[in-house]
Amino acid sequence: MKGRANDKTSASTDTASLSRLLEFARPEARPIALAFATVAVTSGIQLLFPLAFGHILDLALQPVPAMPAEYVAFGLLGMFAVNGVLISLRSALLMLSGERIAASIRSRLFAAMLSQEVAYFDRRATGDLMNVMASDTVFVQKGLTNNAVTMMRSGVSAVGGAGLLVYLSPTLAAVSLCLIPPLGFMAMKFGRYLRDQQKEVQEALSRILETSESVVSNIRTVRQFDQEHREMSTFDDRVQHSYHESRKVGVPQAVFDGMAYLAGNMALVAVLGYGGSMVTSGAITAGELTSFLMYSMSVGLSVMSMFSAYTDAMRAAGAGVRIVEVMDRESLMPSNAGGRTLPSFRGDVSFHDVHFTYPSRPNVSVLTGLSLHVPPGRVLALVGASGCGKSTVGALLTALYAVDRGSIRFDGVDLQDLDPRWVRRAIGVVAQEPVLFSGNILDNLRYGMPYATRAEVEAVAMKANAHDFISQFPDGYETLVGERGLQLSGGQKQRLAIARALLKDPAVLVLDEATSALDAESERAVQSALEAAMKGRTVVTIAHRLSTMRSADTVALLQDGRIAELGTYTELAATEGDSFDRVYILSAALVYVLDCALNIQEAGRSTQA
Ligand SMILES: Nc1ncnc2c1ncn2[C@@H]1O[C@H](COP(=O)(O)OP(=O)(O)OP(=O)(O)O)[C@@H](O)[C@H]1O
Repeated sequence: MKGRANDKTSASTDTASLSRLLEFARPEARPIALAFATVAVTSGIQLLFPLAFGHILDLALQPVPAMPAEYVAFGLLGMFAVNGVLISLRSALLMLSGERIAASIRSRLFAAMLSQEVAYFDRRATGDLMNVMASDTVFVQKGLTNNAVTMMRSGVSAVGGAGLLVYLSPTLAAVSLCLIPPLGFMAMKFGRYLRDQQKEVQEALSRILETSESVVSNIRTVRQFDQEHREMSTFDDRVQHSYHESRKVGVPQAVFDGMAYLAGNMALVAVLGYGGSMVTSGAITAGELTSFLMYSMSVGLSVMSMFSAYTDAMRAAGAGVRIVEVMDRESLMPSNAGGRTLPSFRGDVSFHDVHFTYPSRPNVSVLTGLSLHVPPGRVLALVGASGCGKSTVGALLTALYAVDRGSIRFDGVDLQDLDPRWVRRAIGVVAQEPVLFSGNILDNLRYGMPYATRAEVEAVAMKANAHDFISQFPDGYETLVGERGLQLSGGQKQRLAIARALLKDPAVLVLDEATSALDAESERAVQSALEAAMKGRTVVTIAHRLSTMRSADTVALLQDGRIAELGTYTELAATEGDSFDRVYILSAALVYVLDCALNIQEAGRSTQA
């Protein structure tokens, strides 16, 4: 009972997905209809062939033929030529339409992925999404074009051939066709099994892509930790699993193919034996028996090809469900939700009893009643132990996640009432590990402001202490930065990230200070870039360095999901034996020690030089 209910559910899911994906085939209705139309002609001609062949044979066997057999042969040749042209036309139409359908499904998929809230990507692996984009779309593309036409072509040939068999000899037809219904039943069952199993096959493939994607993009870490072997063995395990899942499709498919082959030939042998006796008794001519055999073969092949197209269509249905799942998922935080904008935003930022838990980790509360106020133009340094939620505060400020309870307000207006696009334009972010895109420096700087002029870009680059090092590259602003900025140093990336944030001229700046120590010179360059960037803006800086805490107007200590202490650096440092001390000693002192070590190393180098 349960199995049947599941079967019904997945069948209705498939139907819903299919009708959804058919929308993408609608603009291609004409070329696909034309491809279908060619089927009528090519299948008709193909059906005439056995009749004509039998006719030629009978003419050849006659002592005085009614007409020369060559006439029939030439007629056939002409028809095959027409078929050849139509088959080429159909192939071209299906290929082009299929590619256009795949392209529009991929565009829609990508748009759907881009619109999802950030929490969605916390849960869903990149490799899995890429697999939907690359491989599932191909199944659906084939399902909506080639498979559909193959089904029709084989259907016409099978039904037409069967009709002609009955016309030639109903008794022989019964012998020839008796194995088709049980085979058809098996094919239906097998098709359903394939549809479900295909999802497992695709999931397994996604796991493979996940591993390769993560290893390739983190190859430096893999190499530095000498983990190639372990990664290789994880990869092999996943490949084995994928093979195992594919085998569950391949083995039954092979058995089915063999059985279908055997059944088809058994029918042929039966026709040959029974038909031979009919020729001997004069019930049919030798030519008619030959035609009959050819129709039997053609019907057999068409039925096989129908089964195979059907199983492919079932695979496409499985892939279609995965596509529609992503494509039709409504984002929980759509960027285009609209809302208010604040044309004269002053940069007043406040948190009111904010509670927050990451949706991907619902059992761990990160913020449990955080309240905080940063007046316009002031600098707040947020400090706290590693993992206490400092970066989370930055993520909430840029509306990457929605708070569970409480509110974040800009100039007193709840963030939830504001247009998320406006919010992201109004806030500049310099992340702890700045992310650059492959491309050149100019494109990276203009990322949030594609229409900024070259002069504007250079001005912010100067402010961020980046102009000089950029100008020293032979290609200047056109220098390629490599994938994720791999061809730049940490300090250079940070300065580019500062310049990129400044180009938006944001009223509020969120700075997630890098925990990794830079060499003294880069440190100074980044530090002075940050100081320039902070001028005249409200700044929330996630601080790890003593100097940042000292220069901030207010320091807030985040602990247990809320603000434990608040005041100037001097006030907090003066309070004896409290938690600020511990955090300050642990984090700032560590950074200080690292800085000293680097300076000593550098001094050593210059002495050697
Ligand atoms: N995307 C995420 N999904 C689930 N949990 C997360 C996510 N990002 C962070 N966390 C968890 O939330 C908590 C707070 O993380 P957060 O990055 O805000 O800490 P932090 O104070 O900035 O740490 P650090 O100083 O080390 O950068 C941590 O326990 C972390 O594991």
